[in-house]
Amino acid sequence: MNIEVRELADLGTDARRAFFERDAGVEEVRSDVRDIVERVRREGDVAVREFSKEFDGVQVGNIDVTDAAERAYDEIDDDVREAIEAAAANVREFHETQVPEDWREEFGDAGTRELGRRYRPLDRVGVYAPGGTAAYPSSVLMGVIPAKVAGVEHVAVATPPAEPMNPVTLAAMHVAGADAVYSVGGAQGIAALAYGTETVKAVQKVVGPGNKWVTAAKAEVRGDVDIDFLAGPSEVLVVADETAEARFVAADLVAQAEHDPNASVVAVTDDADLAAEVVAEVERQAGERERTETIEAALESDASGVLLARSMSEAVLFAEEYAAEHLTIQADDDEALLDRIDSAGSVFLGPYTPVAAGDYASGTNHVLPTGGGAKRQGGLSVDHFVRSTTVQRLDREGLSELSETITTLAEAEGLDAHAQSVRERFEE
Ligand SMILES: NC(=O)c1ccc[n+]([C@@H]2O[C@H](COP(=O)([O-])OP(=O)(O)OC[C@H]3O[C@@H](n4cnc5c(N)ncnc54)[C@H](O)[C@@H]3O)[C@@H](O)[C@H]2O)c1
Ligand SMILES: N[C@H](CO)Cc1c[nH]c[nH+]1
Ligand SMILES: [Zn+2]
Repeated sequence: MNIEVRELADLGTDARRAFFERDAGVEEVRSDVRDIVERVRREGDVAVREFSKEFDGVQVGNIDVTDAAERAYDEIDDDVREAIEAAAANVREFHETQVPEDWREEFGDAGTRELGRRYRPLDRVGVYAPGGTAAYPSSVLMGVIPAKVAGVEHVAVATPPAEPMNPVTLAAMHVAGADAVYSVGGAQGIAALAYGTETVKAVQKVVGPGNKWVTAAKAEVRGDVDIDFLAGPSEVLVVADETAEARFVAADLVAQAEHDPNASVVAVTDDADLAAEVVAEVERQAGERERTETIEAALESDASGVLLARSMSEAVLFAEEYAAEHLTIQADDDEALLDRIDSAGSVFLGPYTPVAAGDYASGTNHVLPTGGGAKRQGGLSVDHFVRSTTVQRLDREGLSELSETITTLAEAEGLDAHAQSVRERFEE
């Protein structure tokens, strides 16, 4: 692997585009994924079984493996069970702060105009829990717990089949409170949740992260079913100044790189010495990890690199444009830098806040928008599992106060029945 420090100011148009328009390979699989989704929609379980054989190498027996979750909980090692419980407790506690409360308030001067909002959970949601090249019990917690905290009655999880199924992932489903568990992964898993099959019940909304096939499938079904957002191959952007520890910066880059060859990992700093040290550390650490091949593939992508800015202001402008899934700031005045960056999925401040803390256990959600989606939205939260309804009640004076405004606007729109629906109430 040969990584070089690149100067931000010297990046050409194509190089900049590779950073800012990164799609992690999703576009190149869109048409294959369209076919997979269509076949699952038409052929149900038959197609699910065929794709599981083709892409996961598993001849699936039962697609519904809900019963296996409770058994797995009893079977796994005590220390792993305790770690799942501890992480789940923190995730639950943080997400409980997000539960919105119904409210009504009085508006207006003359009479009463009572307005408010009411929140109700969705009825049926589907959570995708990845599990291709690694197991993701943590993603089970991140998807199922907010849905349950929101009050969703039926939370189904789809995860790739394996023989046997990963017991830790299954145990996490039990801890999180999943109501149904299906062994189907990839694009076929997303399609099964979205459209239903003989075994899988269709849901109202599909959430959760995954690789390029999963992400392309979520883009495909969006429109027929609600989704959270595109949460594809992982990304991290580290913004660092001369006070940063190169080992820590490199460790965060290498950690996210181990997820997927399509992961994007970037460090940007105004300190040339730090940049050179980070490169050396990344090369050293990558070689020492178990998933070296995946890490190196991610680091060699055009959307990854160590960048040298002329100033921290230039680094901050880059970070805003990049809109990273994970933004880590390792700098003297991290809060001042953060103040100037609006777009990021989740932010990690200071040397002792590795991205892995949020990935597993601090309590924040690790299902986050990738590919610049953080310009438009934040990560998975209780909000994704509730619908809001506005409620209003006007008394006679309240309506009288508004009647002139309503009738004038209704007539301006040429909708006199609207105007009359107000006048009617004041005529004898
Ligand atoms: N953005 C986020 O919030 C977030 C969170 C956690 C994980 N992730 C990402 O989730 C992903 C997990 O990836 P993974 O691969 O380990 O698991 P995965 O479950 O996402 O994908 C595995 C599935 O991919 C499908 N697949 C594999 N090769 C295929 C092919 N050639 N054609 C069609 N389908 C194929 C298979 O059906 C398999 O079941 C990583 O990219 C990771 O970075 C993202
Ligand atoms: N970093 C991932 C989100 O991009 C989440 C994760 C799960 N396990 C480890 N990490
Ligand atoms: Zn991670």
